[in-house]
Amino acid sequence: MSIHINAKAGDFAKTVLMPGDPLRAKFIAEEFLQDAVQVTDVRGMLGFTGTYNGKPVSVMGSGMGIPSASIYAKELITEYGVENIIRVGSCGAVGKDIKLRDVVIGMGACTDSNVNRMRFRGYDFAAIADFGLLEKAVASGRKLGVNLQVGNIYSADLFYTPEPEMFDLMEKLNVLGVEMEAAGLYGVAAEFGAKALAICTVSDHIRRGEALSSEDRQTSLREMIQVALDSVAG
Ligand SMILES: O=P(O)(O)O[C@H]1O[C@H](CO)[C@@H](O)[C@H]1O
Ligand SMILES: O=c1cc[nH]c(=O)[nH]1
Repeated sequence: MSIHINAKAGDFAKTVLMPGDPLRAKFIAEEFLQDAVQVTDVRGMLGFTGTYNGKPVSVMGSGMGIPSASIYAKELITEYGVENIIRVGSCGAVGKDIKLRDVVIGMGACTDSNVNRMRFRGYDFAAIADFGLLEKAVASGRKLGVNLQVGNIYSADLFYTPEPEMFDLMEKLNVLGVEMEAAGLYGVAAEFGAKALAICTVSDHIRRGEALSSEDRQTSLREMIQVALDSVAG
């Protein structure tokens, strides 16, 4: 057991899919994994391990925001020997060419969080995805015919931002999606020697005021989950 996870040693697979929402973790375990068993429930942050195409895979919620996600990612890596963490999240978008339901893969993650500067003596650490995981996810998305966008994303500390003018800059600099965990996850992976990737479904378009219904959200998240699972155990 670790401080925030009450699974036993060996309960987690080497690869963990990590949505923000613990109930999305449950949905993935029930709908996509075979023989899934719940392995942790501290604070309701549910985690499960099962198989996909006969290969062991785990899924666990991260909670919202870099501080929460960093705790779980760090403990999974250092206490449970997890090697690959793939965030399967939702994000907002600002770009004209991005549509609801597009699947955005975060090759890099900008942030207003200070966590990676804390790790890097105040300098700018480039928070990037593991190239091998990225390559496999792109290949799996292409094979499935999913509308993929690959590039920079932005991990915000504040969902309700006091700086909406940042959205203009993000559009200008071609930031594809706004979410709240990827830059922290990439920093944790670098610090503790694991591999990480963030994949997000566009759930709302900030400029156009569009948002997926809960039903749409469910269906389009399926595509992203399939991309993630096929890329690690296809
Ligand atoms: O849908 P998830 O994975 O939680 O991701 C996004 O949704 C939450 C905000 O509503 C934040 O965690 C953000 O990153
Ligand atoms: O963090 C998030 C998630 C979805 N949409 C946003 O605008 N931000």
